[in-house]
Amino acid sequence: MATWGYGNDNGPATWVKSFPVAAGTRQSPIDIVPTAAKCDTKLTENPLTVNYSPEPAMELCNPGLSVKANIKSKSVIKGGPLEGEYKLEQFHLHWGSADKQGSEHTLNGKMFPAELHLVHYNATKYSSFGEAVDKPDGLAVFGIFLKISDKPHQGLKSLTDVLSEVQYKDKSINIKQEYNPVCLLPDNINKYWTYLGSLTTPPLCESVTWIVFEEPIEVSEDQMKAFRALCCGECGSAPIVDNYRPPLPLGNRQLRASFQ
Ligand SMILES: CCCCCCc1ccc(S(N)(=O)=O)cc1
Ligand SMILES: [Zn+2]
Repeated sequence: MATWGYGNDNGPATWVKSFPVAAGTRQSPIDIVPTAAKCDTKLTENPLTVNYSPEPAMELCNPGLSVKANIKSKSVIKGGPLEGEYKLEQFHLHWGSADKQGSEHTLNGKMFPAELHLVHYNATKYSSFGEAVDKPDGLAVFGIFLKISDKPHQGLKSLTDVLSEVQYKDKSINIKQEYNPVCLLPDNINKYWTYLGSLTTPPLCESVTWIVFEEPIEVSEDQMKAFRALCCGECGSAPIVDNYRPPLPLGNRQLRASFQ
């Protein structure tokens, strides 16, 4: 059984063979067209709130197709489009082989160099991520665009400075200094788009309330190079790049905006 990936023989166009939901009606990512979004005052009346805690020894790992940080502390979000409290499980990124591509969601057809995903599960209704992952109200994922600037992103620097230690598949380390993931959020989290979608990788479960922030975070070209130096396998294997799924049709879904 060939494992899924992003190559010609196992990439997004082939996933439907093993994961038929890939052809479903609430798949992600999508192209975000702000003029097509409906401004919903219910989102502003009930502001999105983030209560993240410092993670003492955050585990950073290379599962082979991205880089992922696993969260143990009680970091939760609520409000906005969400009912109940959602607990942060992990965060990871998707990026390109060049700055012209890499993000999964696009903005008026434009790709960003990378996109950060903070993955939460509905801790009010479900007892674990594994139980929540395939439920229609199981997950909430923050999508944050990355754009290039001449200054490195300080919050990401604690990670990009040590990526060489998880260069190969199945490597993992613990970040010594305590790390609060709140440092990864853009300054303004009151401006976002939200819609009902899915995981963007197999098993592609249609269980995600997506919250994509309008404000990107800024990273340096050197930090992008650090992501692109990660390897899919052991020493000598291909670099992890272009690990993004292209957008799927919005179909009958409503894209809502928290702002005018
Ligand atoms: C039964 C185990 C399922 C693990 C699913 C792991 C996963 C989490 C988030 C995303 S993403 N890119 O939509 O944020 C994709 C996959
Ligand atoms: Zn993702």
